[in-house]
Amino acid sequence: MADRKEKTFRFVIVGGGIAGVTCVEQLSSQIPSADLALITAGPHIKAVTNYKQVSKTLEEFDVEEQPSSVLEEKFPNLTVIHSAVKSLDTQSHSLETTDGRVFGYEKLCICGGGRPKLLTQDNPYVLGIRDTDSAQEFQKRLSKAKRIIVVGNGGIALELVYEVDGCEVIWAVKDKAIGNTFFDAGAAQFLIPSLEADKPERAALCKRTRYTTEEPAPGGSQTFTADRNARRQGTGPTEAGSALGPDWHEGIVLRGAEQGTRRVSLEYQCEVEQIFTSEELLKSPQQTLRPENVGSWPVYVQLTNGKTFGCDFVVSATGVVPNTEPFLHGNNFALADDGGLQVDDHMMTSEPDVYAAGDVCTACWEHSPMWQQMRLWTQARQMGWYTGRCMAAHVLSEPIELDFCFELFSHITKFFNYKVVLLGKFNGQGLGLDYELLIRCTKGQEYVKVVLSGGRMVGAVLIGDTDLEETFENLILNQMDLTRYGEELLNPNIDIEDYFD
Ligand SMILES: Cc1cc2nc3c(=O)[nH]c(=O)nc-3n(C[C@H](O)[C@H](O)[C@H](O)COP(=O)(O)OP(=O)(O)OC[C@H]3O[C@@H](n4cnc5c(N)ncnc54)[C@H](O)[C@@H]3O)c2cc1C
Ligand SMILES: NC(=O)C1=CN([C@@H]2O[C@H](COP(=O)(O)OP(=O)(O)OC[C@H]3O[C@@H](n4cnc5c(N)ncnc54)[C@H](O)[C@@H]3O)[C@@H](O)[C@H]2O)C=CC1
Repeated sequence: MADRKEKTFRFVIVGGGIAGVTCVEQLSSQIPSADLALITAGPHIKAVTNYKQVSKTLEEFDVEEQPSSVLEEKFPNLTVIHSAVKSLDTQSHSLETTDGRVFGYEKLCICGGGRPKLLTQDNPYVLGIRDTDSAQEFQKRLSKAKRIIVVGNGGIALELVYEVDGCEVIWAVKDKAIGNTFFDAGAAQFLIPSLEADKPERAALCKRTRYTTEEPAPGGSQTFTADRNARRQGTGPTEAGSALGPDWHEGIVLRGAEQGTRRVSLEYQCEVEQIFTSEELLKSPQQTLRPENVGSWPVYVQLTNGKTFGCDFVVSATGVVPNTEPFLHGNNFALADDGGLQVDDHMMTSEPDVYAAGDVCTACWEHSPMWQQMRLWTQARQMGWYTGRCMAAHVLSEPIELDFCFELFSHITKFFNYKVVLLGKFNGQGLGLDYELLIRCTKGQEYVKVVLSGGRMVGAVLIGDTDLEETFENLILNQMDLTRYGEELLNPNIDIEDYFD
């Protein structure tokens, strides 16, 4: 490959997502004269716009798809190559693209992102959602669908079950409560009423220092519907009364074939056992469907709780796998258990002069006690930015220290139309049983959870407009001993900001 090099760039970045684009921007601003190339498979790049630093570590921004010319106009030394990398030879410092061209690099950063970890490959009835194309495909298929099955309990599933209208949704989760990647059973219970739109509920303040939640029995189910006249079904716990329905017209409109009705049925603590076509189902001796239902759906899903549901298609919202394949053959990359390229505290992989950032990599340095990696826009931006700085520092022989953004995990997002802020060890991750929780919950308004370890705040979940993020961030960062404040910490009648001034 080495002798076929069309050109050698000082820096090559692979991937036009948030991580790659931010890395390009940072490198270009650190070394404006450097000759650099961005190799990306798609025609567009992802740009961060309206960036706002909300507090020391919390940040908010929009993500926009833009033509790559915008980036080239901004950075005259940048060449954008629209092709996918087919192979990499780290020894000769060169890579080959699918259109047969070979490029050399002095320093390379791999920002190839991830792809949906599908329940099954090559089944036309199982969709994953990742990019604009897959989202459009989903929208198109949904417009003709009467029932879909959503499998998974993370970010995508939470968004979908809330947004999809005009189509019955069966939501299969393997846990005891919804949204396990982002919060616990208490927060799940706070959010669940949002699945039942248009039922006004009086806000009642309740302050709890511990929570207990009735958990659905294994394989239990719950049904939530936006239709006031619909019957409640199911064997799991039901929510007495429910919050005002969320604004369905905000954001993307995801509408099925049956206008006007929305129904989400939850199947807890189960996974997918098998996926059949109607013909396969008829031949299956274990099928548990009533005969009149067989054959009326194109695909059937048998769950581990013994139930089988027919549907128009299945959404596999079951996480991501790092896109490492084109880079591995013939090289000696150390991979993490989750399949990501291992990177050290300078974002360097185990191969010389090769860095990685964003969803494709796994942070393998010794983490700060309050930080963990999650595959999110925020971290893709932070890693891209920091990698750009590391690459520049290394060629300029300047020292560089791990950026402050890796001190504290922080994420702002929106679920079920509530603002959600996650800080530090928000679910007590890695703390074993060595922590206590303080919880304040106002039904339909806010859910505040604080994780304390040894009397110090180590994490928090803030749902709703709590306005507590900055104060809590400071309390986590300064590790003040909060023992003497006890439950007063969450007393809604105390202005906590004044308290700690
Ligand atoms: C539906 C959905 C909703 C999400 N919502 C949120 C959210 O609300 N908040 C949040 O923080 N995060 C969210 N995320 C996660 C977030 O989008 C990702 O963590 C982030 O975009 C990762 O950025 P990246 O640059 O590492 O990878 P990507 O954005 O995946 O970019 C990878 C790039 O690499 C290119 N590429 C891949 N392979 C090659 C190759 N061989 N050669 C050349 N180019 C290649 C691709 O074309 C692409 O341009 C969401 C994800 C999904 C799928
Ligand atoms: N608002 C936000 O911050 C959002 C973030 N995202 C991010 O986008 C990426 C993709 O999202 P998701 O696919 O939702 O991934 P995810 O990692 O958030 O959640 C995956 C879920 O699937 C479950 N799961 C895994 N394998 C399974 C199986 N075989 N059967 C049943 N369940 C299984 C896991 O327990 C987990 O609940 C993630 O990195 C996520 O963090 C996505 C949407 C919104």
